[in-house]
Amino acid sequence: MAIVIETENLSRVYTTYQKPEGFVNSLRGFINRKNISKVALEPTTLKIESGQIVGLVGANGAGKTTLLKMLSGLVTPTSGDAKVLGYRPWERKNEYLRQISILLGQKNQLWWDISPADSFSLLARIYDLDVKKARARVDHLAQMLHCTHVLHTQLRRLSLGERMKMEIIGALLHEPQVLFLDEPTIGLDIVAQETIREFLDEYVKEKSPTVILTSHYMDDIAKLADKLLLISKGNIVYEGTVPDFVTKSNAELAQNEEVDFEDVIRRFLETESRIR
Ligand SMILES: Nc1ncnc2c1ncn2[C@@H]1O[C@H](COP(=O)(O)OP(=O)(O)OP(=O)(O)O)[C@@H](O)[C@H]1O
Repeated sequence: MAIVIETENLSRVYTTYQKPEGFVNSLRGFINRKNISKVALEPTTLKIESGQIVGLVGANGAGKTTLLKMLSGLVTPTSGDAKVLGYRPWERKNEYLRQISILLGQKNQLWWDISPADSFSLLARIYDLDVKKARARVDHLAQMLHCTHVLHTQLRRLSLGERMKMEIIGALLHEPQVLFLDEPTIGLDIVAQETIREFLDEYVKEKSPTVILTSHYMDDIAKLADKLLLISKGNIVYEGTVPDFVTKSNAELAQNEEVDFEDVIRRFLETESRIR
């Protein structure tokens, strides 16, 4: 299988400044600014094959979004290198951007004040898609996601779950080869989570994109991911399949104990929070 995503010691450090309390101290802070560095991603070397769904799992603040943002070209690395489909993402070449998509579950990317159908027409123009084909594609995706009835309602009037489905359609309209999905089921009820999960499963079978998916819901990862990347404080600490990870974790436990994927991850996160 071809390697689609490759990183070599890719890292990112954010520099922010500590804002002192109170108005006078804030003014002083302009002159005497204290900068703090935060390592969001330690040097990371990865290879991801074409058509794989990779589940990226870790505690809040572990570095998942930072990695996705670098791979999609939204953030420049501090050091190291990466190639996605042969392109350096942060160079933001148009040929690259046409072949990828990033969905940030915590942010709206479609236009707030118009209907999703109008947003999709604008996106079709931006991506220079055939209008008829783009419309047929929207209808097909909306049917798969059971949300045809809200296509012509202003985005701001939709529920969180309906909005997420619209964001997914927007992200897939140009048929990206590489898809970065950052928490596509966040905050949704279990039925909506399942609908999106089943949709992604079906979509990936149909189009075979390479996907990196982050989620705090282990069902998403267990049901969709071919490969698990476990990240702890900016370091990838496990790379392999979900079943191998569970088997390995069980082998380390006492003989009369047996845990499933969700239990293993819960224990991992509990340990993380104790040693933070
Ligand atoms: N723009 C920024 N400026 C400063 N620090 C940042 C910035 N973006 C992220 N960070 C810090 O980098 C670390 C990693 O953040 P990141 O958003 O990648 O984590 P995450 O694993 O996606 O977390 P979550 O599951 O909560 O979304 C965190 O400590 C965060 O506070």
